[in-house]
Amino acid sequence: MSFVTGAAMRSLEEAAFARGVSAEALMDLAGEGIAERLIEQFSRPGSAIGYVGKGNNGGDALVALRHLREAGWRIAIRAAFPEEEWGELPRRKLRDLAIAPEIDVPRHKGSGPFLLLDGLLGIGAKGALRGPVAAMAEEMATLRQNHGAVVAAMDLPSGLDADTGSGEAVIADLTLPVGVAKMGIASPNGVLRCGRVVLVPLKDLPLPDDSFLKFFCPEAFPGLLEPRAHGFHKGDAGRAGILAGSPGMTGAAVICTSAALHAGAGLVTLHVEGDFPPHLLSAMPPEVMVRPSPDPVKEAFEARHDALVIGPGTGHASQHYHASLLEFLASDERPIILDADALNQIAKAGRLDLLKSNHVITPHPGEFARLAPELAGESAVTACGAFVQKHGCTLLLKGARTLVAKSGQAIRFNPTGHAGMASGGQGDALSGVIGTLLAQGAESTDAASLGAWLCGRAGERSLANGPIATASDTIRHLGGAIDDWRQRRR
Ligand SMILES: NC(=O)C1=CN([C@@H]2O[C@H](COP(=O)(O)OP(=O)(O)OC[C@H]3O[C@@H](n4cnc5c(N)ncnc54)[C@H](OP(=O)(O)O)[C@@H]3O)[C@@H](O)[C@H]2O)[C@@H](O)CC1
Ligand SMILES: [K+]
Repeated sequence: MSFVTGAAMRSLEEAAFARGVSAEALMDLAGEGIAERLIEQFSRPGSAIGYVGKGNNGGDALVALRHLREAGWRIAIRAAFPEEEWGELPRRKLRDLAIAPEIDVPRHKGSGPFLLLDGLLGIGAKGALRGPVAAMAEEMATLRQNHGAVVAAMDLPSGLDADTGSGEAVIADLTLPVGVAKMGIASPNGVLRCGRVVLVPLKDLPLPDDSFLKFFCPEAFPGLLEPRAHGFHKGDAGRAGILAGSPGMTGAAVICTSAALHAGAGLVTLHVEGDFPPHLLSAMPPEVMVRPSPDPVKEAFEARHDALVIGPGTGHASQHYHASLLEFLASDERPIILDADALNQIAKAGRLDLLKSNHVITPHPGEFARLAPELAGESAVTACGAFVQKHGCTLLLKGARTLVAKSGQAIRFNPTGHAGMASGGQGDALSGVIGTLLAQGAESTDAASLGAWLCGRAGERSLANGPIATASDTIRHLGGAIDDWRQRRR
């Protein structure tokens, strides 16, 4: 699904009106969808305060509040303007709610999450936040900073320009674009202000599919990760061969292989140089076959694996290991994911010519800078596009928002995940998951973007237990993330 400008969004709405759909019906669907997605994000009800401006963005928040109340949430409203100044639709939605806006700053009473619905401004925002809207945005920021409130933006964080993503907008923890994601969300400022992004599809609006940048979500990629047929056997689930871990960095191997298993691999084999430390063998999932060898690279490439994962924690392997890796890479046609130290070796040897269409590379910004120093200073989207024009591989560039690119295809933007996942080991888990998807036969950009979506969503599920999600938390929640993907397809 493409990202759209504010004007393109208005045209989509106009087309729906011309087909007889009313603005009120769209708002009702938007508010209901927002509430549904919010309920999914929290394990139990709490307090929800709707911050409303005078436009339709506030109407979305009021409809969502009504549905949250039905689901057991305590609700209240804070209004930037007296009701007489509101538009006709939000006024109607206030009447449906039958409560009056609060005069004072709300306090979180009772248990559960303290949720603020940012319905001050949507695609109607122009320029810097002004007057009472700016004051309400400030109030939300204080409650978020000092009182543990979580801000959920209706459509866009208020004040974010829908097209350029510029503006000192509200900082949200979660943004729920209505119908289609707006371009500004993918901009560098948008990424910093939107938090995680959960699309609210509207059945009366088509999902446009024509831009160079795509929003990656289950609703727009329904063919991926289909449920298994009853006759499915472990051969269908893929054999993943993993070259990970080296002296002092063996934990990466544990994480990567566990993630591969929890993503559903039929067989996972770990190839390591020398002996695997006995104390870590006990941490290894018993399902993993560990193959220590003086020449693990050769063994991994010669084994009948459907896909290979290479690089997590291999930085302290021998020179022979690294040299033979480059040699085998040149001739093997299997799907291969190259991560971390494998990428550093390629960069160090200046062998980017080895990167081919059967490779998925997953650098973080530091590793990417070593691979492509000439792209320093470019935006992530521009840098991805330029890199894959030169190299045939699939590129997954990690960052506050992960991007996936391949020559000749639109760049994909992954909306899941959060800052609490910024810790060592998450990349090792991601490469294990992508390795499994590749071993199961997924096309390389699908495997990479689905891997990023699933790991991000698993980290979101872990938020029920606190703001930090370790790689082990991500792995634990992978099954739930797979369920979420399947349930959101339409
Ligand atoms: N259309 C539809 O069918 C559907 C729309 N939907 C929803 O509606 C949203 C769009 O609604 P909208 O067009 O009413 O505009 P909206 O963003 O609420 O605000 C406009 C108001 O903001 C004000 N204002 C502007 N800039 C400002 C600033 N910097 N600082 C302060 N104030 C500022 C401006 O006031 P003015 O400057 O004109 O006095 C104006 O009154 C859309 O994002 C989606 O959420 C969904 O329900 C689906 C159906
Ligand atoms: K908003």
